Amino acid sequence: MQIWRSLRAVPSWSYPLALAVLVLLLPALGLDFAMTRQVQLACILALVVSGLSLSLGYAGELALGQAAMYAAGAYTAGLMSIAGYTDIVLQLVAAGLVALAVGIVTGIPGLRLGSWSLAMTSFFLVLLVPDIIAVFGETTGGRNGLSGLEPATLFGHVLDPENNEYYLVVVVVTIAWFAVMRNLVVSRHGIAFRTLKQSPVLASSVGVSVFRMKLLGYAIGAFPAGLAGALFANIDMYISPEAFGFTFATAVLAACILGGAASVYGAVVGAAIMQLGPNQSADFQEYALVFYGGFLIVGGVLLSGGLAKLGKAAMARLDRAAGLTGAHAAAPAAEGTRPVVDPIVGERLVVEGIAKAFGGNQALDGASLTAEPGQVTALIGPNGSGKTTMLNMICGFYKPDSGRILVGDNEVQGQSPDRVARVGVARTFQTPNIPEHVTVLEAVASGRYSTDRVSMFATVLRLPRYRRVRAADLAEAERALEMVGMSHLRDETATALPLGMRRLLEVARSVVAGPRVLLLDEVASGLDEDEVERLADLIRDLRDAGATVVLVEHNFRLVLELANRIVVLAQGAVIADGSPAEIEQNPRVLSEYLGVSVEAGGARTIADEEAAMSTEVKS
Ligand SMILES: Nc1ncnc2c1ncn2[C@@H]1O[C@H](COP(=O)(O)OP(=O)(O)OP(=O)(O)O)[C@@H](O)[C@H]1O
Repeated sequence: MQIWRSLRAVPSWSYPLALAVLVLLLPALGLDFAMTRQVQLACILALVVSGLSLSLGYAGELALGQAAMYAAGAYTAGLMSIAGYTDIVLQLVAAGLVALAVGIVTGIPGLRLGSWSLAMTSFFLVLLVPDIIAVFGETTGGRNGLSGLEPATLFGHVLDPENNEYYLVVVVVTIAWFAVMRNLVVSRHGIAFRTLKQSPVLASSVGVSVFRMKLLGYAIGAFPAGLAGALFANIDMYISPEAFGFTFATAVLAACILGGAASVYGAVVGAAIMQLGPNQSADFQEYALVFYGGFLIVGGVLLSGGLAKLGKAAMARLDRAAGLTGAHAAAPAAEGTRPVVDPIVGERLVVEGIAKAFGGNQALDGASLTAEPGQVTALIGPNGSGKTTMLNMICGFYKPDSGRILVGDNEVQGQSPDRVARVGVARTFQTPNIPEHVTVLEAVASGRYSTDRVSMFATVLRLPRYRRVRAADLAEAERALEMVGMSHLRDETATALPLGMRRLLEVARSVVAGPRVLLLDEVASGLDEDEVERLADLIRDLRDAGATVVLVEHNFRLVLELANRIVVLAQGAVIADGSPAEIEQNPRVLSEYLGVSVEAGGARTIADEEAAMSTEVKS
């Protein structure tokens, strides 16, 4: 275990760096020509697989079009070479951009149609590639292939395959792309991709545009396929249309599943195994499609998550055995050390007579409420009275049949959830909604997606703006975790936390954006007494900082403790709206909310009733 601890103490980036240096040095270490060619083909396959990983593993969209982008890149480079533009940098840029354009053009209709459409359109795109090449036969060489390419050059210098200069180009481009991809997937955009994959609802609630992000995942994934095509075209200086057919598309999918779709390193491992293993044998080529098909059926079931998942599970076991993971319990913050919540410019939330029916079920029937900045407005009511529907309507998940919703001066009814989030509305979910495979700190930081925007370009190149925003994201997430007493869990896997902790995590996630309107949906359920107290302190701090807080809650004591105003819903309509003291004694609320008749209850209040009920339960 000491060895494992020492290995874990080494910065994690040093391992891929060591591997990259080793691959660069392979020819110098005596690797023969045939094997260097295989390593180049493995790099090229890894580039294509990485594109599928981005789209399938991260953005959650099965899109098989990478083979078509690969062909687009190869023919772009090939035709440039024949036209005398042999510079490899020029070819790579052009091939990448052409592939990106193909990705965007084919992705838009596929994604607009929704559901499985992108999988289907990209699948047909791959089937069409040989025909498209044949139709433009005069330019592309048709089924005979494109020959007559000139050797690639770099700034005027001819890259000599004999002394492995072209090998170095292939490996350096692959390393550079994987560095870019890693930068992307560990950034807020990468977390947004994973969030999207798991739950488009959650992604849009933190300000991610689902359509735009899925398109980006698919289109960015096209770029490395284009690079791979350009690199491939210059290896043999001949392009055969057979290289881009359905068998290749299936090999890409198989390598992606084998390595693990949601892993940068999985793409490298899957491609390396596929290229350096079965692909080398001529016999295998004959039965390749049967093998890939069989693997996808069996491997897809037995190896979900791929080798990357097995590797991560083994590492987690070793970490636990070496005592490198912590316990899942909230640590009490030392008295008086709770971080101060920065001032928030809250917005007035006005809901005016909204109605919503699901089929024949009238979930909301002309309900209204007003929540003021710097106040907690509680929304209470029996199960099924329409509280969550009201929150979903404010957030843009449901379109009201009638009525208006105003956040400050912005009318938001009918707007998409990501737009509403960008207006400053943050929420928690009744069932905590947290993306898989992210740490607690990353999950909390993801709440800042629509704050301090930073482009993907700045992200992958780690430009100063990215660094500033990243530092702010982490600092705010750390502070929010401290507020909910979870700092010590920052590096744990978020989904592995118990229910109460996941609820607090959601509160922390919605706090980091400095929300103008904060919607909390039954956040106290599943929390122990200390956690409820901590939560109550935090809600008070947020209220005092200026936020508009809407609290949907069944814990009536907590409601009385925190609320400035209480709105009571029953069967989709507001039956009472007033101060806690007024609501507590309202006979209609007593009878509708707790089913207590005033005569029977006498002068009792709701809090008395709840106390009586909890005594009955305990006894
Ligand atoms: N997507 C939906 N499709 C159909 N019916 C729905 C949908 N969402 C809510 N409803 C119905 O609308 C009514 C109000 O549900 P809602 O979840 O808003 O109540 P609630 O007050 O939040 O209840 P709870 O306290 O149990 O969470 C219920 O009858 C519910 O079955």
